[in-house]
Amino acid sequence: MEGVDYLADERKKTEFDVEEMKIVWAGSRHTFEVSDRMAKLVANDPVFRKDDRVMLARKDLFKNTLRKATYAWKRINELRLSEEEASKLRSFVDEPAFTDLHWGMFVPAIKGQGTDEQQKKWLPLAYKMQIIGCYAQTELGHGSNVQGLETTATFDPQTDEFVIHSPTLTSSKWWPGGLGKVSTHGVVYARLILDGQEHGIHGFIVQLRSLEDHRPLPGITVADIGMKFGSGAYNTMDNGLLRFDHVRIPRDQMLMRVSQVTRDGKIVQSDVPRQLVYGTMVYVRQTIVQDASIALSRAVCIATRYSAVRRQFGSSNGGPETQVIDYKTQQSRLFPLLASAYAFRFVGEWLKWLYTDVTQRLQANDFSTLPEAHACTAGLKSLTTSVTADGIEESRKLCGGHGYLASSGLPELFAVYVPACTYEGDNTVLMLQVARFLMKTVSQLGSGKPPVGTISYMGRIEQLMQCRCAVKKAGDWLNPNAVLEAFEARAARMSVSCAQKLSKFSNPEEGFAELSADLVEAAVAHCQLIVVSKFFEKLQQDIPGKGVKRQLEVLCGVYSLHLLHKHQGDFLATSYITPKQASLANDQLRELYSQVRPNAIALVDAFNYTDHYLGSILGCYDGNVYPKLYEAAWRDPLNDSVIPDGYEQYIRPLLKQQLRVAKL
Ligand SMILES: CCCCCCCCCCCCCCCCCC(=O)SCCNC(=O)CCNC(=O)[C@H](O)C(C)(C)COP(=O)(O)OP(=O)(O)OC[C@H]1O[C@@H](n2cnc3c(N)ncnc32)[C@H](O)[C@@H]1OP(=O)(O)O
Ligand SMILES: Cc1cc2nc3c(=O)[nH]c(=O)nc-3n(C[C@H](O)[C@H](O)[C@H](O)COP(=O)(O)OP(=O)(O)OC[C@H]3O[C@@H](n4cnc5c(N)ncnc54)[C@H](O)[C@@H]3O)c2cc1C
Repeated sequence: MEGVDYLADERKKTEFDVEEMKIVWAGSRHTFEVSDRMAKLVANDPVFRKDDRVMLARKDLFKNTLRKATYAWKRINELRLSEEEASKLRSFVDEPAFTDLHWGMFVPAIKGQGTDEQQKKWLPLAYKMQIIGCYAQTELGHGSNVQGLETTATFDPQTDEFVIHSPTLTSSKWWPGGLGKVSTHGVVYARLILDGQEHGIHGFIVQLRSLEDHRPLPGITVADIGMKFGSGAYNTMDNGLLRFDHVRIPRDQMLMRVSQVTRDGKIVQSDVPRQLVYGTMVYVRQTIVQDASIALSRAVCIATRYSAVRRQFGSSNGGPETQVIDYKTQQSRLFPLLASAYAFRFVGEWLKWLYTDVTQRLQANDFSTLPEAHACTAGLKSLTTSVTADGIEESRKLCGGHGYLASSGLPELFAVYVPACTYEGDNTVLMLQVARFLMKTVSQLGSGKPPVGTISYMGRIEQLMQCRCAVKKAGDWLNPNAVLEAFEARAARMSVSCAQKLSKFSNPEEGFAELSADLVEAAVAHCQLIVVSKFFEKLQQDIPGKGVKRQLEVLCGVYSLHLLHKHQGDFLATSYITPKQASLANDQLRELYSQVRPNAIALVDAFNYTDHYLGSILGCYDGNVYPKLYEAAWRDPLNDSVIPDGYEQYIRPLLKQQLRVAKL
């Protein structure tokens, strides 16, 4: 029935102020208001319809994305939206497009690596979208190994130009989003060659297509790399290939904040560390952590609402069957994901602060926090995207058979999201970067330079190597200090154990390669500690609203204790807890699930997602799932006719033939 809220009974059980939780989730009242306004603007505009996306063939899909992106830009200008509003609007359009790379990587690369003069020249054009840019780093032969890129940029002192060239097939740029069909320009990463000498990888602004007729400029070969995983999904994006045949660009199109090439072809290093060439990746990785909480919360919102609607078994005396959300197994799979969505939200908020802080320091020539910022962004990107990708798939399973329908929204969400485990750095490669940072930290302990920031716990290494867990009853696991010490001791002991094993190798690089699987586990333990500790820090803030803080405490408990349960092998093997204490943690976790249960629907309502953004019949706000599923089935093009196309050609002859066989 129209207008009936099938989840109303669930919403009546809520024990906290949902409106205040919406503010906590959004980060501030201001952010909430902007998000709410932009989400509704998109949801109420038929141009942004997306329920037909999975049915479209590639060319139609791509044209549809161009239409939406151009229309979004028109609305942004007509409504004179601020940068914040425009970015929210684009995210609620919810369709990967060339604009993601233009605003998300091309512009930040120029801002981070361009000189003031270069920024003055290129940014106004990019801001007005008079040029459209991509980030062309990865090649057919190399993605993770950036130093292995083969594209060359050779300086020609005669003409004061760089010659950009693709010397081999494997040096073809491969993957850049927006490159395939749209971008007019790219920040292209290439090996700098001056007077026959190599000087490492640098970024260059290269025009790719004519601004008059969009044709590739002379010497440039460019195309789309083809269909990707899933229907709809990331196929709205024109990931591209690109080859250069001795393409000439002026010298001042090398991004020169980190190093400059002079008129006579000499390289001059500025005070800025070389690693800043990788700066755009640090920026994007922190935005990916923020996006992880969004993608995971969408999946969890769908699975939670549907789990409250869906009933299976357990009817007594003809009464209703059990809501599947009441099964403890369903809760033990769903509620940790719900808690993870909140945990990632808060760690993302903190990481944004860390990034802003490091950027300000860099501007003041203080580079001291760059290694930690790199380790945190790399590690948290890796951790949160892995959990989110797995969490979306788990949410699909939590919805049973209907989760497999495209109209559940989950298959497409998974297909769009899963490359996040690969792009912006393969998750294992990034965890190995964290491991390097940890091993360096351990090797410097006792050198008189106390570790700071997220690694400061290593400063208490002696205590952390010896302490034992003091938990005696399940409720003791609610004490933040008990939980924090457990995660610190586990992370510290795993790092020290790796460092001790490493020290036995005469060649440290050989040792690092041999022990890399253990090193990744130590890095994961360190990153989980960061997430847990940032959740506790959040709880120390003043959080208004009836029952809001209490709910967050419960979620923080679920987040940390489910990790403790899942990784109890680590905690036991490092001898910090006993099997009895592990079992008590699990008892407490079950108790916490019971506390989440009455609030589960309200906790996902607090995400404030419109039905348009969720794009899921199973997750719709009113829970009226079955009639909507039934109606959606009839909208499938296959149901346009009762007798399918192909009946005369294939089915009828088949049936006739079977008839003859039967007669024999
Ligand atoms: C249902 C619909 C839903 C709709 C949703 C709609 C929205 C969806 C849209 C999503 C859009 C997302 C777009 C995605 C774009 C992806 C773009 C890319 O992938 S772009 C391509 C991304 N590509 C990648 O990510 C490539 C990954 N590979 C790499 O980053 C590097 O090659 C490496 C780090 C692995 C090795 O580096 P290498 O130099 O070979 O070797 P070393 O290890 O020896 O390191 C040397 C020193 O440098 C230090 N350091 C390193 N990095 C950094 C840093 N960033 N900073 C600072 N420092 C850093 C390091 O610590 C060390 O220091 P020290 O010890 O000497 O003190
Ligand atoms: C959807 C999508 C969009 C993208 N957009 C862009 C873009 O806009 N611009 C751009 O430049 N690039 C883009 N990329 C490319 C992306 O950044 C790379 O694919 C990514 O960095 C991984 O590199 P790779 O493909 O070389 O993986 P590989 O390094 O070849 O990884 C293959 C396997 O080897 C393992 N491995 C590699 N090195 C090591 C090691 N040292 N130790 C242990 N294991 C290792 C990995 O863990 C992985 O299992 C995009 C990719 C995708 C999928």
